[in-house]
Amino acid sequence: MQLRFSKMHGIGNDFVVLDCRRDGFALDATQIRALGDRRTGVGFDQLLSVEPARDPSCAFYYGIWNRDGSLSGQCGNGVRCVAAWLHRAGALALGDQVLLESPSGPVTVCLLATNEVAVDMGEPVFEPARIPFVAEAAADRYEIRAGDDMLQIGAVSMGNPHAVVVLNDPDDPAQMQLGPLLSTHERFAQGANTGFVQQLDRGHLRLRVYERGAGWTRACGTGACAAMAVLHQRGEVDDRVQVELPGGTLRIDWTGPGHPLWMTGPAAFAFEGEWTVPAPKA
Ligand SMILES: N[C@H](CCC[C@H](N)C(=O)O)C(=O)O
Repeated sequence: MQLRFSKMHGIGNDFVVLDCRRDGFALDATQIRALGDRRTGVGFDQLLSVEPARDPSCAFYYGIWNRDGSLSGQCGNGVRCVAAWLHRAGALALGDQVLLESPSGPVTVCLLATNEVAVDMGEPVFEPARIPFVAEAAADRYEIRAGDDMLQIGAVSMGNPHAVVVLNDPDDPAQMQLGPLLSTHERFAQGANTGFVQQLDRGHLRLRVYERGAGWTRACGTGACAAMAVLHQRGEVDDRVQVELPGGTLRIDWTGPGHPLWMTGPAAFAFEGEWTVPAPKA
């Protein structure tokens, strides 16, 4: 079987996008991993499906899978790519604001230009049980055991779980071990995407993210939202922050609790292709 796909990226966080508007999504975890293999398949950080909405108030649904075949609830760079993909498909006009349905609920997207998208990512969730993260009460810092050391982290959900670690030295080699360690830490029952953030000033952050199910990425949209939200909650950043990631920069706007958080950034097409779905093993 041949499967047509679009390869896209949001500042280097890369995606395979499948048009599942007519026939739905039908790949199993083994096939997703095969498609995600960068040598024998196509390769992606996340696979995105565009499907009919289940919620009648939304225009379309998008599904999200990591390279290892696991599910995710949200993808910030991915939703911008879905919006640009829908625009190219004639289903979303420039300047339109529409609701798209993610696995974790509706988000509003606004196409500012063919390759620039703003997204209302909803309100950051700090309540531990809803991240989910094991803690007695919500706090803006938690002490957590990482190997032999104790570490301070922030924890937040943007529709998916995030751990945020403030680092003074962006090249601190400790993050190489801490990324995988925190992403599978027992206090995050569903794992976590782990961001290492350096604060340049009240409006500029530098961030690297080790993603749950995908490893180190050039960028993570929800990770940028999470880093901004955690530092905003601590009173350390202003309401508008530029987040520099290895692959480029995102703008995050948030005025605080009770308000949605907006993420703005680019979305790009790389190429179109056709992948041969491997036959199931007998
Ligand atoms: N790259 C995505 C996040 C993927 C999150 C995924 N790794 C998870 O398991 O939640 C972003 O731009 O927000």
